[in-house]
Amino acid sequence: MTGEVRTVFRGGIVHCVDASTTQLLEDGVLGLDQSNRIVFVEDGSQLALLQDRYGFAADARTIQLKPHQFLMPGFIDTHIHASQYPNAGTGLDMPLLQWLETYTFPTEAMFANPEFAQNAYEKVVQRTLRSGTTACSYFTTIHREASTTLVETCERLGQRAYVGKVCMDRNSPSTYIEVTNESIRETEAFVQATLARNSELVTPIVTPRFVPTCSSQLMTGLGEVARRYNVPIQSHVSENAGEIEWVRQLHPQCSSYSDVYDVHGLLNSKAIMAHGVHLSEAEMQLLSARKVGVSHCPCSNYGILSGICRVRDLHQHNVKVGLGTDVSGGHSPAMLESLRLALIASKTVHFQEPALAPLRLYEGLHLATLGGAEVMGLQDQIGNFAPGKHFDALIVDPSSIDSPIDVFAKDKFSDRVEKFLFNGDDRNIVTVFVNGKVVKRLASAPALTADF
Ligand SMILES: Nc1nc2[nH]cnc2c(=O)[nH]1
Ligand SMILES: [Zn+2]
Repeated sequence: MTGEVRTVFRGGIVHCVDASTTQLLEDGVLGLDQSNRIVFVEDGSQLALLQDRYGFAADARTIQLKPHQFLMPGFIDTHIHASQYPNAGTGLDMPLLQWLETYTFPTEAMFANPEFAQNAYEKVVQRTLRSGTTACSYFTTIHREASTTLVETCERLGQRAYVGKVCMDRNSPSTYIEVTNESIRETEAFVQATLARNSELVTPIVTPRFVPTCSSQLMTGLGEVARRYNVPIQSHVSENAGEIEWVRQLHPQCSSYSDVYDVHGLLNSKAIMAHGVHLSEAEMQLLSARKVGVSHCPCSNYGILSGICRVRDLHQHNVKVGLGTDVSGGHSPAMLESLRLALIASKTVHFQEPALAPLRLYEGLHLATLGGAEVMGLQDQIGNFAPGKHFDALIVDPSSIDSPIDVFAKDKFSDRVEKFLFNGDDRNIVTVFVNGKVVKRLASAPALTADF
């Protein structure tokens, strides 16, 4: 239920109504109630009618966007390793298993140091907010204390997040490994403590790293923790050929990589599985039956030589798909880069399999917003501007100071939106809202009243 309208934005509006419908309003109005829930999105010409229909508060404020500016939902990054941000843009010269040992595990081990963790987590949350990511599903490291630092950082800086303490008890370096029971106990303690904060923004997520580093006993224990506290689960699946072969050797009795998670009780409607590059027909059917969401991470799939996820095929199997940056397998913390590479990746798939049509631009936008919300199970809360949802949003200005985009007189509203999605960057994201509060703002943002 929404209440009386307290705030009205007027200007361009773009958001995905569903997987195949995008609403583009060159002169739109969006109303928020006193708790910053969305009440309506309509054409600006309807304003007087809306005032009658919804009853605006006597002190309702109208915020007029500048010419060319538009509102869109914030990006949702369904898979990012906050602890790998110090490595972002480096070390993309080897495939997954070597890359983990050479670059990733040594850096993650450094999060035993609280100051290192504090500095890295401050930077990754600031950077992702700056690039328009209003919600993230984060992996941290095996360290509970540092994981709690990320929880605090997201709350303080105002980002919506799932935060997962990483679990790994086998096939890991001696300096970066846990004892099975300790890993389960620490996860339970982290989940309890994070839930006890009653945070509006942060939720704990149970995080077995991937099958090769998690024993059967650990996976089973983590599945039980997730069920006991009704919290989500995240991991990696069928990312890379060498990894898949290793999983087959570790679990010869299982019919597939996905089946390993299934027999350990880790596949359900709250599970997010990253990559799914090499899923078989049977695995796609299993993920669909269990209502598991897949996080497509194209930057990473190219970067560490994994292959290309067949998103259209997943959709045809009714599997939910969102986008992830997978920093630092993915080089960029910006979801705009993931969106662009998702479009390119879908064209590469199409070259190989002409029956799988490339993703259209607005399907890419759907993956980066509403699709991500579905994968995180937050489709009733965020992802578009449907009435009742939280206002997690961006004001985008294609003509901002230092804009990397040139706008021409011939450009329609839809052209300006497309130019931002293909050629825009942080310089165009002039205001970022999470839960109706301003969490980032550039000089060319429209004037807002003090209580935002
Ligand atoms: N891309 C990626 N895949 C993984 N599989 C297990 N750990 C990782 C990781 O850190 N990154
Ligand atoms: Zn990952």
